Amino acid sequence: MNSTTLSLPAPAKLNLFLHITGRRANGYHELQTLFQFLDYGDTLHFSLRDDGQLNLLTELAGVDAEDNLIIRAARLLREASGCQLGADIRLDKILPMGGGIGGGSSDAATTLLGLNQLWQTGLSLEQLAELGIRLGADVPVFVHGKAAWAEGVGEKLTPVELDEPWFLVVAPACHVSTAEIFSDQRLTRDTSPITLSAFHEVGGRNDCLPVVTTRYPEIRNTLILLNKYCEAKMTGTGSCLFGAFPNEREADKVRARLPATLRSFVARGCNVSPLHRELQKQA
Ligand SMILES: C[C@@](CO)(OP(=O)(O)O)[C@H](O)COP(=O)(O)OP(=O)(O)OC[C@H]1O[C@@H](n2ccc(N)nc2=O)[C@H](O)[C@@H]1O
Ligand SMILES: Nc1ncnc2c1ncn2[C@@H]1O[C@H](COP(=O)(O)OP(=O)(O)O)[C@@H](O)[C@H]1O
Repeated sequence: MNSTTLSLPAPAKLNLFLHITGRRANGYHELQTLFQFLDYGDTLHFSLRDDGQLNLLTELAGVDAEDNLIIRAARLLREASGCQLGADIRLDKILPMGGGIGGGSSDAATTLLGLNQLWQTGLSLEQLAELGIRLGADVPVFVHGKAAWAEGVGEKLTPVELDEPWFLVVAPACHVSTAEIFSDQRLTRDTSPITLSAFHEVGGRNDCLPVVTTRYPEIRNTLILLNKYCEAKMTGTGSCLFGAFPNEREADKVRARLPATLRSFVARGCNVSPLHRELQKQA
């Protein structure tokens, strides 16, 4: 690989639990959550242009190129750094959209880190995370690349070392809008804050689950199905559900029992993002 092209992963994340502890005056919610990455995700291919043009060469159904978080992240980095360079960007999209596994946010973070390298703009991870939060509450954790205990709206991050089990992730065929769930009157918004050690002792839940399963019967039915084989949880505001397994074989065995029409995959949980592992390999 030469210095004018770069291919990088944009991994998925899971919220191992998600508590809503309050609501800010601007409508955003105070959360407590644990983020872990999956060794599974999209891939972005960057190619340097010296004429300043920014082109996303891959179309994403239902998303205009200018609204795509990849182009928005690239423009933000260019403004913040004063860089005059451009890029052609291709996206191999495999992550379900609106699934609570952070595909859009991860694509944005990979763009920030990838172009920061390709354009040699020299911003620190801290500076890139500050840009990232303007694109979405989930972007900073992907920029920093470490499994984390998160508070605030998801931006106050404390790195944590977690077990790295294998996960079976199931994606019911519905797209859940984060904004729609957070604006539902019935959402629990007053869970008492807990500590990380309390989570390790008694676990946590996903406060969005009751609202999501009421609004989406398909997610409720898939949860009932998955619960027959493992302790099924939901990530973020859904739609994806997951269960943890000690090894790949056990996860694959359950996957094989699910209806073939149900989209699913098996992936390893990672405390270091595959994006950061790849960048380190190339350094
Ligand atoms: C809930 C979480 C948990 O990881 O994940 P997802 O299910 O979306 O993946 C995130 O906090 C989502 O992050 P992200 O998907 O980046 O959300 P954003 O684009 O910032 O916000 C979308 C909308 O959700 C609401 N929102 C989001 C985050 C938050 N802490 N409080 C909110 O009320 C706001 O109405 C906002 O307009
Ligand atoms: N590169 C991108 N990949 C996925 N979604 C994107 C992207 N850019 C913009 N979006 C928009 O962001 C929404 C949320 O996407 P995604 O991150 O996949 O879901 P979630 O926040 O539930 O994890 C999509 O429905 C889409 O409208």
